[in-house]
Amino acid sequence: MAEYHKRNRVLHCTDIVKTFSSGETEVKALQSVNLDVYQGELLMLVGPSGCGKTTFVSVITALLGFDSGRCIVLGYDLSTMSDQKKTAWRGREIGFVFQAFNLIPALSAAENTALPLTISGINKTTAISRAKEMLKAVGLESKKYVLPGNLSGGQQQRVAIARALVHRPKLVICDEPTSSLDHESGQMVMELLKKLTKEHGVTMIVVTHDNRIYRYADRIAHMEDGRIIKVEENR
Ligand SMILES: Nc1ncnc2c1ncn2[C@@H]1O[C@H](COP(=O)(O)OP(=O)(O)OP(=O)(O)O)[C@@H](O)[C@H]1O
Repeated sequence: MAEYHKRNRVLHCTDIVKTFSSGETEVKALQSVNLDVYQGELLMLVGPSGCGKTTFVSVITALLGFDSGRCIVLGYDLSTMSDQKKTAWRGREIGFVFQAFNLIPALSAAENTALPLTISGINKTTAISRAKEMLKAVGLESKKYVLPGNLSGGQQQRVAIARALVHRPKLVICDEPTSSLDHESGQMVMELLKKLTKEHGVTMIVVTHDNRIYRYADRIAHMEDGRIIKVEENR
C-alpha cells in the first residue's frame, strides 16, 4: 500500500479543456483532462513532447486559465479566484523546481534559498536562518556560503529544491528536474525529492521524460494528445 493519504485530495481536475488560438489555427492542448492527486504522493506526469504536460501544470498552478472543466487545488476552485488571489495563493502554497536551476549567480546558496521568503516580506535574518535549515535538509549545510558557480549541477539542483520548499508549500511542481544532470546526480535528486515528500507530507508532481527515474514515483500519469490515458500505481 502506498504511503500517501488517498483520502486527502490535493488536486481534483475534471474535464479540463484548454485551446490555444492564433489567428485561424487552434491547438487543443488539453482535450479533457481528469486527474486526482493525493497529499504526500509523488506523481510523475509523463508523455511525448507536445502532449500537454506543461499546459496542464500551468493550469493547476493558475499560471494559465482554461476554457472549461473544474479544477480544485488545495481546496481552491481556480475558476472562481481573482488574478490577485491566484498570485498570492501560488506564492504561498506552491513551490517550483525547474530543469535549469534558475539560481542567481551573485547570491550564495543560503541567499538563493531565502529568496521566496525575502520576496514575501520576511526579514532577512529570519529568512536566512530558515534557508540554512532547509539547506541542511537537502544535505548542503556546508555549502551555505558558496556561490552557485562553485557548486556541481546536482548541488545546484538541491539548492533549487531547498528554495522551492523553504516557504513550506503544500504542492511542489518539478519540471524535468533531472534532465540536465548526469545519472548519479539525477538519482540523488530523486532520492531527495522522495524523502522530502515522505518526511514533510508535501505533494510533488514531477514532469519528466527520464524513464530512469520512474521508480521513484508513487503513481505515473501517462499523457497523450491532451488527455491522461492511464494512471499506474508504482509498486
Ligand atoms: N502559448 C501557446 N500558444 C500556442 N500553442 C501552444 C502554446 N503553448 C503550448 N502550445 C501547444 O500546445 C500543445 C501542448 O504543449 P505543451 O507545452 O503543454 O506540451 P508538453 O507535453 O509540455 O511538451 P514538452 O514535453 O515538449 O515540453 C503543443 O501542441 C504546443 O505546441
